[in-house]
Amino acid sequence: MPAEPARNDLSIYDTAAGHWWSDDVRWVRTLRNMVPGRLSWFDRHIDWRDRAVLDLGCAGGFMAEALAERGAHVTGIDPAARAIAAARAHAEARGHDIAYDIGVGEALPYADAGFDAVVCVDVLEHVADLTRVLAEVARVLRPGGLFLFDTINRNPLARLATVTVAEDILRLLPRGTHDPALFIKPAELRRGLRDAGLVAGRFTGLGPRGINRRGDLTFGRLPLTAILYMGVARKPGGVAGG
Ligand SMILES: C[S@@+](CC[C@H](N)C(=O)[O-])C[C@H]1O[C@@H](n2cnc3c(N)ncnc32)[C@H](O)[C@@H]1O
Repeated sequence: MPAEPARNDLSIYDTAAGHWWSDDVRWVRTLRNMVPGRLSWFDRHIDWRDRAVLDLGCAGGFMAEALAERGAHVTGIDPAARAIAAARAHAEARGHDIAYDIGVGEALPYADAGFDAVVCVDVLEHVADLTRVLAEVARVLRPGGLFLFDTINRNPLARLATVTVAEDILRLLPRGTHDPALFIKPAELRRGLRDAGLVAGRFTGLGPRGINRRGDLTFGRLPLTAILYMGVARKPGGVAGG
């Protein structure tokens, strides 16, 4: 029997930093391939132009650059220092004016109410303290600002799909990428958002929708929230985010 891998191994993001934009690592390409499907749903909630947006857990900057291309003023933050270095280098080469910082969602180094939106994709199921992260998201959002996220549901099907199949059998992800104990049921996330002072809106599913010419999965909105799901929440007050 192979040894059980360490769960929620955050070192993989630094290890992969040099491959982030080179397209030569399939699981990194998968993260990139998820961006259009997420944005096709996020775009319904906000006009990004001239908005101050925080990409929380940005890694090498896939979402941050897509948001900058939509006209947002983007800040990205992630604890993986080498991933942040890769993000900075790529943004500079592409002429994107994106501010990148090294740090964690539990202690954001930003002033209160400084962002129109916080985007957090494929991150909440990795953080050490979800309650503190949600409190920090609420703190840095301006009244009326939006929190847009996706994460992984916690149930046997989600574990089967994301750990047993994606990590252990198909090797679409490095073994140890996820700790299923950190997965989050939608009802728990709704409670957490409410406790942080945010008003949860719609949640919807996210999942594979096809295969591209390279043989990689493409992603989009699905009605089923049992495995991956996206959602939106608003900080009360002010003018709505869109
Ligand atoms: C699966 S990657 C997603 C990266 C990026 N959002 C994307 O979709 O391309 C998860 C990211 O969460 C980051 N992360 C883990 N714990 C975090 C924390 N406490 N605060 C902020 N980011 C964290 C990791 O360093 C990693 O870059």
